[in-house]
Amino acid sequence: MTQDQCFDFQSVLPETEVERAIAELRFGRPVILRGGSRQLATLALDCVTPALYDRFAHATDNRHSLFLTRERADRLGISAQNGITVPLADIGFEKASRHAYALSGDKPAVWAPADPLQADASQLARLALLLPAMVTADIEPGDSRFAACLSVDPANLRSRGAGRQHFQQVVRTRVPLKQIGDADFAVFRGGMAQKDQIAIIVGTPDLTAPVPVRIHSSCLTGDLFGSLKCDCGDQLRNGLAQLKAAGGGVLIYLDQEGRGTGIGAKMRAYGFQHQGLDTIDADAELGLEGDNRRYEAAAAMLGLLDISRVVLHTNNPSKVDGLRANGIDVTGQVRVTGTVTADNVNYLRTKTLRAGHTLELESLIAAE
Ligand SMILES: Nc1nc2c(ncn2[C@@H]2O[C@H](COP(=O)(O)OP(=O)(O)OP(=O)(O)O)[C@@H](O)[C@H]2O)c(=O)[nH]1
Ligand SMILES: [Zn+2]
Repeated sequence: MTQDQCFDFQSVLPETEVERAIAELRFGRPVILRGGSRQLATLALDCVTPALYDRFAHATDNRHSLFLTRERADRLGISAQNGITVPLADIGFEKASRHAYALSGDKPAVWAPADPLQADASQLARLALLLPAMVTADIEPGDSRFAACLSVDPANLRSRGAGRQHFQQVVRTRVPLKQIGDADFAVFRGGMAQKDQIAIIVGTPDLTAPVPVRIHSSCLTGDLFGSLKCDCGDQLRNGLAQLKAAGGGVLIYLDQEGRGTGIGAKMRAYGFQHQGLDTIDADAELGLEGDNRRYEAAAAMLGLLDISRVVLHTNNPSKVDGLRANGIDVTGQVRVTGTVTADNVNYLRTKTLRAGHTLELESLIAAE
């Protein structure tokens, strides 16, 4: 984003339009998607109260429908590549919610393949860290009942605008860490919602050689509270220790709770896991894909630290691919393990068997 674009107060940048739409959706207000001659009003069911649901039904003369993703449709026993749409005229809030999120939910009696504009609406919900079940309705251009609603061009959802890649270092300062010693915390601001993300520089890495780097996705439960359901807290601390042992490196701590689904979705998924589902099926039950993380921010932050070649400390092949796709040369990979427990063994097994992580789980179990 150039300074000129920042100082243009007469037009709205594509990424700003999307940011505003996210805020409206999270507030439980309809957003209009402009699709050629069509206008699609949409609400994220995740943010809807029964009263709001009824008001939307009234404002759309009961012509509203429910969009469910391919993953959710699949869990309901319906195969549909681009998701499905369910007419809601005779369906109240409770039943719609059961179609959208309930474990072993009711298969809808009537459905049709979804159209691309509805899938775009669910993309907006994903960016907003909301579940991708959408209440949608085609409305007439100029319908006064939606006059105060924000509209968004769906092309702006797909474009990774320059502004979204734009990060700036805000501050870098020393923090002494238990067992690690002095580390520098560099704070970067940018990306979606101009959030603050951090890089922790351990020791003094040699920038002329590939730099040891760990990209760690935030896990509030594991990193902070010592949850036994995953090994994230161990991996965070072991990862830092590995960087120190390697003579210095960088840990990028990304705001990607729940593999990019958000803490709300992760806790809902935990509820399903308590009923016996594995992590991937639990996410699919909520309409989510296996992994929702992106690595543009990590690559941008590494770039600002003058790092273009890295040895990545991870077991996750999609992190390697994600960094490479964003121009970082990954010259090697080092495993980062935690402790296997009765509570996290299924989580680790799913990572190995269904997400291709390079974990030698059986030897880890034997080592315990
Ligand atoms: N959706 C979902 N996310 C989870 C669950 N358990 C942990 N997570 C998230 O999974 C992510 C794990 O992050 P990382 O440890 O950086 O990544 P990883 O994919 O395990 O790969 P490496 O640790 O680098 O090998 C965090 O964002 C956690 O919040 C779960 O049951 N469901
Ligand atoms: Zn975790």
